[in-house]
Amino acid sequence: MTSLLEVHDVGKAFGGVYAVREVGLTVAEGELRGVIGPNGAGKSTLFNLISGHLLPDHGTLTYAGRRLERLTPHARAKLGIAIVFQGARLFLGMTALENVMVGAHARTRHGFLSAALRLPAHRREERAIRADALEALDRVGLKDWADRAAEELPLGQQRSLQVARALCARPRLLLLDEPASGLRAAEREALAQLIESLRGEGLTTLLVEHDVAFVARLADRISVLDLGAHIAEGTPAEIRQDERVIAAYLGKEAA
Ligand SMILES: Nc1ncnc2c1ncn2[C@@H]1O[C@H](COP(=O)(O)OP(=O)(O)OP(=O)(O)O)[C@@H](O)[C@H]1O
Repeated sequence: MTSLLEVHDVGKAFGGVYAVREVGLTVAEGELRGVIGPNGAGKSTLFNLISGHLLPDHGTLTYAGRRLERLTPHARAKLGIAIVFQGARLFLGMTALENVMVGAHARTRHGFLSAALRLPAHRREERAIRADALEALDRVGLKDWADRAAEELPLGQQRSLQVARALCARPRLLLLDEPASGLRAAEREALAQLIESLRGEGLTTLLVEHDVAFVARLADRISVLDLGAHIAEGTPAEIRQDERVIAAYLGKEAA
C-alpha cells in the first residue's frame, strides 16, 4: 500500500521537556488512522506538527513524497491537508454556506482581499466556490441548513459544519483534533457515521481523540502515545490487548 503521510522520528520540546519525542508513524492512502493517549501524551503537539502550527526540533514529515517540516500551515493546506481544530470556532453572523466558503479560500488563486472587493474574475471563482461549498454541505448532510445562521445549528451540526469547511478545500488528508469532544451520545453517533462515510469515499484521515471507544470503532489502525513517546501501534483489537497501552491508561487512572 502506498503511504500518504510519513512521520519519522519527530521531536518537539517546550522549555527543555519533550512533549513529543522520537515519534514515527506511516499513514497509508485511504487509511483512517487513530491517535490516542492519556492526558498530556502529546496528541495535540503531534497534530500541530503535522498541520504546521508547530515546527519539530528534529525529525521529518513527508506527505505525498514532499517534505513538510518547514512549510507553513497555509502551504500544507494548498498541498491538500485540511484541519478541523479542537474547539474551532465558526464565524458567527455568517450562514452555514458562507462558513464553508471560507474553507475554500486556501485554494483560490486571487486571495481573500480581491474576493472581498468582488473583482470580475472573482465572481466566476466565487460561483465555483459556492457550488463546492454546497457540495461539501451535502457530503456532511447539512444542505438544508445552508442559509441558516451558523450559530443556530445544534453543536453536533456545528461540528459537521467544521468538517464541511475542511472538505471544501478538497483535501487529500483530513486532520481531526478531538472532533467528538463535548458532544452528546446521539451527536457522537452522527459524527461517527459522517467520518465513516468519508472513509468510504477514500479520504485519508488522521483522527486524534481522547475518546478511545470512538476511535476504536472507526480507525483501521491506532497509534498510541504516552508521555510524548509512541508506545504502540496496531488494529483496534490489538491495541485493546496491548499491555503497555493498558498500563498507560490504568496508570493515569490510578494517579
Ligand atoms: N505550548 C506549550 N508550551 C509548554 N508546554 C506544552 C505546550 N504544548 C504542550 N505542552 C506540554 O506538552 C505535553 C503534551 O501536551 P499535549 O497537549 O500535546 O498532550 P495531549 O495528549 O494532547 O493532552 P490532552 O489529551 O490533555 O489534550 C504536556 O505535558 C503539555 O503540558
